[in-house]
Amino acid sequence: MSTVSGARIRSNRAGVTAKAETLISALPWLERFHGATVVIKYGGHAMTDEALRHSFAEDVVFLRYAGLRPVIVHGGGPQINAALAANGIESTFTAGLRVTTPEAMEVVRMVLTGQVQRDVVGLINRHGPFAVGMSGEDANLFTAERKLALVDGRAVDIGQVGEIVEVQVGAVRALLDDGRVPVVSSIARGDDGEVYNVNADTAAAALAVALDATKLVVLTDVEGLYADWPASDDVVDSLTTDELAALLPELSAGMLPKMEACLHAVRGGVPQAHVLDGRVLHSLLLEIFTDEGIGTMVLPGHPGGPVLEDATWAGNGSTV
Ligand SMILES: Nc1ncnc2c1ncn2[C@@H]1O[C@H](COP(=O)(O)OP(=O)(O)O)[C@@H](O)[C@H]1O
Ligand SMILES: CC(=O)N[C@@H](CCC(=O)OP(=O)(O)O)C(=O)O
Repeated sequence: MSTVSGARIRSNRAGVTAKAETLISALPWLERFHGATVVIKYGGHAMTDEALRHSFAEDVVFLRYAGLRPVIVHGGGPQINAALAANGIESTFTAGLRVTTPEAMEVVRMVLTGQVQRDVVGLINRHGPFAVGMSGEDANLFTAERKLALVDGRAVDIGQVGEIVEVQVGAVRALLDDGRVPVVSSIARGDDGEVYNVNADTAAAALAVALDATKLVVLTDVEGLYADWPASDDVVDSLTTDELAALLPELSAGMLPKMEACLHAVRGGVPQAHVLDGRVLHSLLLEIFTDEGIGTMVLPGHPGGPVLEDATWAGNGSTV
């Protein structure tokens, strides 16, 4: 046998060993998260690049085959913006929430449940036949009341924007027990007969609390929470709920509902919430199965301490 072919065999062996080591290094996490429910918020900005969309879908299917119970709550802000613009409907945001007129609500509902949710379901099912779409209206998953935004201490009307007051998780649990991956749109019904537009970060947190999830993961288009945005891009590695609560009044734009969602999820009993960079290939797998330490992690301020009393998160106790 020649030296050249011998060298090739040796280097292949080294490659195979490295692959086996990579697989084995995931063992502690596979043990820890087997059977765990993980709620993943898939942001509208994280779903624009084709390679990243497939990497997301592969990660979700991988999690499912690895024995976790992933639940997706999808966003669609940029897709709604495009549809509103195409229909000549103006749109503005107040405190990170879309001011939603009845005319805009029709477009929001159509885009989220009829377009984005279908896309996400189709994407996942190309890699494994698990995804089933649901609107928050289905089986009364989300019940909401009209939400007012706080601007400089004043309550401001922002239209048909909902604050979730009840979560009935029966249908989601049934899908999970059947081995499915629920893909949920953040639309809610109201007892008043209205349909409400709920921020998808907020909806994901309410669902994570109601499902007693092990983790909430929020995928977005930045590396995590920037400490001094936009002046610097230093990412906050981890912070407690108490530290986050103190920081909230300083946060702006899209990060405000995201970090509020992480705060409420962890205060509502979810052990960890993460904001991850959806622009990194396989960021979900890296977060769950390695100690890469990507993104920003929120942990309880007082482990074992009291849970925040907040009517918005009543979903915690009102499960079916
Ligand atoms: N402190 C901050 N750290 C990181 N991003 C911030 C911060 N404050 C505001 N942002 C903005 O929030 C955006 C993420 O929110 P959003 O656009 O709603 O994303 P998504 O569609 O993923 O929900 C970032 O792209 C960034 O422009
Ligand atoms: C009330 C409110 O703001 N609702 C959001 C719902 C979609 C969403 O949250 O999408 P992203 O996660 O991609 O931002 C909206 O209308 O844009």
